[in-house]
Amino acid sequence: MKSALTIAGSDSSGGAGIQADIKTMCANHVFATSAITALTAQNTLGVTGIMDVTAEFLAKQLDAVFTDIYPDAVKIGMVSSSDLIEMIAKKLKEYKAENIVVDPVMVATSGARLISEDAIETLKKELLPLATLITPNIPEAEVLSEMEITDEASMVEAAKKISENFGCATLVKGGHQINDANDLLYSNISYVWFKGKRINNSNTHGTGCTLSSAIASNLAKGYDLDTSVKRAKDYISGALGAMLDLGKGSGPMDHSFAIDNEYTTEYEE
Ligand SMILES: Nc1ncnc2c1ncn2[C@@H]1O[C@H](COP(=O)(O)OP(=O)(O)OP(=O)(O)O)[C@@H](O)[C@H]1O
Ligand SMILES: Cc1ncc(COP(=O)(O)O)c(N)n1
Repeated sequence: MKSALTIAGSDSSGGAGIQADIKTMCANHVFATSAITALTAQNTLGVTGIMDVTAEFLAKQLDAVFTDIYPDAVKIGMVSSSDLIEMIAKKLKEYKAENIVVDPVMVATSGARLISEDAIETLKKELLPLATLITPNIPEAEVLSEMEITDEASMVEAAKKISENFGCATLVKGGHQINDANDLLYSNISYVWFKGKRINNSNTHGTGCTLSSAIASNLAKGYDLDTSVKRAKDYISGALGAMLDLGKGSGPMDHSFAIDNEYTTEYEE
């Protein structure tokens, strides 16, 4: 069985972070291992506390996983401080990790800031150059490309800039668009649109975590990047389309029906 490692924060409400990653990997038939960067106290309404682990303890978790169940892919989510980012970069290099998907988590759907300002600079310098794929949403892509995104043409321009700057593929996610949910993959100087029908479900807590973990799962299974993104987009559409409605705010998705829903995403080159 293939395995994927998630390096991310814990979400006590189970919709995002490590919990979403493990559910996604399991539903995609990949064994999930984890290294936790922080505990968060949060629910569907917001984040009420964050407690980071130390860089030394994160290193211990990474050593334990890499020396035993070596991952076929790695997904990185919430990492709030520079010293944790530096430790992850050091360990990924030490263990020659492959198929690295970085979701540059900056702000939760509920509005809480999940990364410090100086850590964004460390992320750009140390971690993004190691990535196979970066998966920013539109506000994150604006920060990484240092440009405003207002339409599909500027999504392409920003993705190209990010890919060139960090030497990796970039998927700019369109969940923050008004009418569509179209994601743009830029890799090897060409791009593909993954056209998704917008699902009328306001329970989108953890969509970014879920998508990046589904991509990592598919890379772990040996699919190429385009196919991994397409299968992940089908998965997220299935999880959203199951229309789970839990909690008082933006609730989590249903992973148990995500694959059964059999959504199909259109490709457009
Ligand atoms: N209402 C929706 N209908 C269909 N797909 C959606 C919807 N909302 C988000 N998505 C999809 O979910 C994935 C995550 O996109 P999004 O832009 O929401 O990321 P994000 O903001 O990082 O997520 P998060 O909510 O975890 O912060 C993308 O594939 C996007 O197209
Ligand atoms: C531990 C953790 N990691 C990531 C997110 C982002 O997910 P979302 O933007 O859907 O809240 C989160 N809320 N919590």
